[in-house]
Amino acid sequence: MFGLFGGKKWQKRLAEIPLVGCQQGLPEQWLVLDDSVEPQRITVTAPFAVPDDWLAPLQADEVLGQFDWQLQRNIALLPNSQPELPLVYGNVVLIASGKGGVGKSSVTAQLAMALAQMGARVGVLDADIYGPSMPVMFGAVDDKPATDGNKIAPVQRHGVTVSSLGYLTADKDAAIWRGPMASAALQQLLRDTKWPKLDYLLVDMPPGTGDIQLTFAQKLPVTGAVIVTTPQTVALADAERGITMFRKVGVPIVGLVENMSFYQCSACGQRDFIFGEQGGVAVAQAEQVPLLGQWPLLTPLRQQLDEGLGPIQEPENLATLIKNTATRMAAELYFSKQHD
Ligand SMILES: Nc1ncnc2c1ncn2[C@@H]1O[C@H](COP(=O)(O)OP(=O)(O)OP(=O)(O)O)[C@@H](O)[C@H]1O
Repeated sequence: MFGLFGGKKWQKRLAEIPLVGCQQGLPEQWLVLDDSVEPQRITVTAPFAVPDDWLAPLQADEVLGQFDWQLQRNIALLPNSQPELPLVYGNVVLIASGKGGVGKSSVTAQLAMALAQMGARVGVLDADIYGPSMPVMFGAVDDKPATDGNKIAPVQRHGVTVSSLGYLTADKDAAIWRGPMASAALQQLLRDTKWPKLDYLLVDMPPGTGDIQLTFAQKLPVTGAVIVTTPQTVALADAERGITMFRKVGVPIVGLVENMSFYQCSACGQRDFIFGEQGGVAVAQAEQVPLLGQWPLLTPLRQQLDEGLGPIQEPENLATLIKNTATRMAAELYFSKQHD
């Protein structure tokens, strides 16, 4: 087929250059060769969200770079935990943490915006009853969702459709809700929001591993869950509890994000492991879940979110890290369903 370089040599080279999210190399069935043009063109159709420059390592390669690489996306709608329901919410990913304050909402908001930048249709359901922070993080505190018949028309910001308990209730009311009430309210918010057609719906879960989280994980149509943790021991124990809880109810763990992995001094560049070193990595290894990314503790990230300024652009290496984490998450979600 790939006469120019001899099929075997071409395939071997391709397997040697893994792309973000595709550790085993690109599956051959995603590739279509057009040798009626010069240079020969290979169109890659990715079944999950990938950035525009995803194929850059292939384009830069001495051998593979002689092809004209083209990228297409056709995001797959994957089966979820409620097979009898239509897949109307896209791929539903719960973003959860065992412990509060580890940056779960920050990770949700940045991943959602990164996926949207890759051309995916993305929604966020802010289910954090203890402190719904999406209106702030998306810079939409004063927006009020309109109602359309019995449905809530959600807010659109930074390319993402956002529905938040924060718009519907005063913080202090929601925080005193107990298990069944909270869970019923969250399910209603999901159902009563007039979502557009989505590829991904990220759910910012309330922190913890109690009844509310358990019921929600069981009642929602869930495709997978991402666990966010910081590297310190107390957070890790809670992260493990979260993983165990999801596994018990049959929700696949897509991966783990270690947040606040280290602080890097902007003056001298030295890294300080404030919350301990590599704790999330150890949990990911012990639990055999993919490590999707290690995010540093950085002032620009906090500022960007506190002021609702949108996807992070600077520093560039942080923007790349977030983009890679989002791609890995989308890829792991896709590949996990290939083994079901
Ligand atoms: N990597 C980071 N660098 C700098 N600041 C961060 C980082 N991650 C989170 N923050 C900041 O830490 C604070 C808490 O983060 P966030 O609200 O995302 O945590 P959470 O786990 O969702 O909290 P909760 O348990 O209350 O829901 C926020 O002000 C956020 O901007």
